[in-house]
Amino acid sequence: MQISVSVPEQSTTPTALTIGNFDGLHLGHRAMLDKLIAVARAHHLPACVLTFEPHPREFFTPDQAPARLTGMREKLALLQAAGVDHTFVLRFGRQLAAQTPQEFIDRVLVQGFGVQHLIIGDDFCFGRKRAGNLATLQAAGAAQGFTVDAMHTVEVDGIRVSSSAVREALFAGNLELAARLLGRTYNVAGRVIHGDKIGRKLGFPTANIQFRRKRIPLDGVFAVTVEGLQERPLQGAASIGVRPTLGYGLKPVLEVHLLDFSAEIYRQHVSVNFVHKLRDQKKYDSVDALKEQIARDVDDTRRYFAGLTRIAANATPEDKSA
Ligand SMILES: Cc1cc2nc3c(=O)[nH]c(=O)nc-3n(C[C@H](O)[C@H](O)[C@H](O)COP(=O)(O)O)c2cc1C
Ligand SMILES: Nc1ncnc2c1ncn2[C@@H]1O[C@H](COP(=O)(O)OP(=O)(O)O)[C@@H](O)[C@H]1O
Repeated sequence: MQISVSVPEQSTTPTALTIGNFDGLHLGHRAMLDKLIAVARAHHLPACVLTFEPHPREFFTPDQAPARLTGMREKLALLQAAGVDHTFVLRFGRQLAAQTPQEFIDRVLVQGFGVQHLIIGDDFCFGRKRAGNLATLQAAGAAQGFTVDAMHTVEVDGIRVSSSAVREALFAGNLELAARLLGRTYNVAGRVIHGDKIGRKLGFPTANIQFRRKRIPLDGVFAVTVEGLQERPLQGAASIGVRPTLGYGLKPVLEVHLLDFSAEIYRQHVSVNFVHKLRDQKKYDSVDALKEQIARDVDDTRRYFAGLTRIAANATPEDKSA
């Protein structure tokens, strides 16, 4: 997949295009990308995605913008895996925010992208004061010679799939629902860095994972799987939060104790999949009390994964192939 940080002044090739923030790349986004790619292939056009950085909400109201589900790197990797040919990451600032809907259509969509087929969500708004919408684009498409397809709402268990629905599920500790909305287990990737070396003294060494995002949309203690170290994912008990007992400042830290594992893994790049929430973070009166609790968390993690294995073993062959 090609990545560009600006849109050409004058396009040289016509395109099939979709526009959005794609935070989390959930099932709704994926359905939209499938549609984009089908249209692009059918017309022998490159499948292009236009996305913005920072997220417009981070530009307009930085204090109120929600924590992102996926960082930029993860988002680009997921777009590539979905089969997108070219992603344009456009800087969102005053200049872009000031364009009227018609200016955005003329300069960006028609001149810049040579758009032939446009696919957007049915609630998409754009341009100064968010004045442009699906109807604006459909009228422009009819007059200026491009088709506009609106993506209908995708639902799971009667819930409209959206980045905010995923955020709410994570916040509520319902990792299973978040996974159904995302179409994959929620994960955070990063490098293993040095911590304070207290973990090994407690009897539970914990790999500290550095993530690039300022904020992360979940907090607590989780049963996780970790990819990137061995061929098969490893199981672990993870803690994410500000570690109130040992008290190390305000930035949340992600730490994983890997079950039945002993090796030095500093600097390795890993991906942590949050499978199930065990509990919230707590402040303990003593280091011994924390140590006992971590031992219980490790037991709970084992029990949780053993339960999953039992369910899988009892599943009918049809369930297994699903
Ligand atoms: C499964 C698990 C649960 C944890 N739960 C808490 C908690 O509830 N409260 C807390 O203050 N720290 C908790 N911690 C983090 C420890 O305070 C401590 O930071 C860590 O184990 C050692 O840190 P180090 O890797 O920097 O040496 C937890 C750690 C693990 C592995
Ligand atoms: N079972 C394990 N789970 C996590 N890390 C482990 C494990 N066994 C060994 N390690 C190693 O120990 C380190 C964590 O030990 P710890 O004392 O908590 O140090 P730090 O404070 O630097 O994280 C990990 O980064 C990893 O290199």
